[in-house]
Amino acid sequence: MTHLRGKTLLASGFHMPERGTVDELTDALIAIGADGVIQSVRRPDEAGYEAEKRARSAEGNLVTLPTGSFLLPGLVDLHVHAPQYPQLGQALDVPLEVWLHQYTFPLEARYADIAFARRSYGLLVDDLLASGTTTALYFATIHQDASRLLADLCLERGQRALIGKVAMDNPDQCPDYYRDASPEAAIGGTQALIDYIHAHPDNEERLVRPVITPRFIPSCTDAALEGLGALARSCGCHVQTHCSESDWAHGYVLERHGMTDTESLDRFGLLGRRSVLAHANFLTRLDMETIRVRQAAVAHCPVSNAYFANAVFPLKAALEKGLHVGLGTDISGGPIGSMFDAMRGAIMVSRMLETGTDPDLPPEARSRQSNSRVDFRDAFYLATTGGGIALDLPIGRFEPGYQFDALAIDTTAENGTIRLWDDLDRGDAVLQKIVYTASKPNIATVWVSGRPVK
Ligand SMILES: O=c1[nH]c(=O)c2nc[nH]c2[nH]1
Repeated sequence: MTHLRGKTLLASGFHMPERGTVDELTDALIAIGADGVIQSVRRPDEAGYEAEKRARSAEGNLVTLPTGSFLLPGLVDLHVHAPQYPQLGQALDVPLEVWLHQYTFPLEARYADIAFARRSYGLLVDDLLASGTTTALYFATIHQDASRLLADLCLERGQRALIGKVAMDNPDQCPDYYRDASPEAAIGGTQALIDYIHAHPDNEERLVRPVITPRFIPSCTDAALEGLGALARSCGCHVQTHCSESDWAHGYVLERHGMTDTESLDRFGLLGRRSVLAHANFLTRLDMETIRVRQAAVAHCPVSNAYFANAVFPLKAALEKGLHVGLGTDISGGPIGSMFDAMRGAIMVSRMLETGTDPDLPPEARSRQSNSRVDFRDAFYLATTGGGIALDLPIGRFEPGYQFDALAIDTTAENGTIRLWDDLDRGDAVLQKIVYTASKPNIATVWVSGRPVK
């Protein structure tokens, strides 16, 4: 595994700065600064290419990706419940509100035990890095010590991470054994984690950032939501929460606040350029417009939608309206922590939205939204560039000024699952096969900010 800070990488691969157009890099020279930021990207037909290649090689600073390996931007997971890692693949057959109380809150409460947290979070971060997730937007738990530990581990292992202490103080919706004691505790604990992450001695490059994290409106009192909104305004930190996820969650907010989640979050000051709303399945037209105007983002979690949402996020409509959208695995509402599965899920559910699923209806009446399909290009865009835009961070593409977060996909790995055929697979057909068929053994190397992390 090669450190790439201060080096130039000679590589072929793919990225997608603009939605709809795959940019294929063939034998590109990517120069990476000592700070892990991309300085230049040169292609063989550009002036100075050969001279740069010779000079960097003579200095011993040229690193060449092997033939059969393809470079992709690091994958950005916009929705991960870090403490739910131990229950991946469990209890997906009950409704959200039952799942939370019977399984999820009891598990999250165990993070009061720091030894348990260390084991679980260590495995999670290693697993996600090995899966190509270079940036993760994490919900932690209500606990200060365990949330700090997650930040420490991300810094130690080199993962770019945005981490929120979960705020949940509503006694009507949160159990006694797992709840912030008061609105002040929810707000104060959030502030304490922000301070810890900002002052962390190993976080000079701001690899880890704090996030204001009201779990969702049902779990928070109005006093907590108000205080967290004020904090968001004063510190400019990212905000994450769940928005209109299921019939129950959406209906609860309509009943308690007499308005949708989006409208309510907006009036509390929780909807801004650095806000990421998970799910957002039940948005009204006006909600979509509000999210667009606020420049907030949606974390589309297609796999989890199938289990808990009673609906599917209208991705294509949101993209065409110009919303910022990225993808999330939603560990553990989604049972797999791989962004490749999130990409495949996004494509698959969009096809079902388009065709509809009821064979008793004639084909022309079966679909609620015609033209709602997305393809592998859109999915790849969302998992890379889209995630970077959602987070307002310079990640997700290979351009000067962007962080060198990347993965090398080895399409020749025998124990992997990609099979290329020279005469069939050219151009973005290779990317298509990678998106649909890559698995962990194909992920040869992962870099975050030029540092090898797998
Ligand atoms: O998918 C979900 N996972 C959660 O942990 C959660 N909490 C509130 N709403 C939620 N939805």
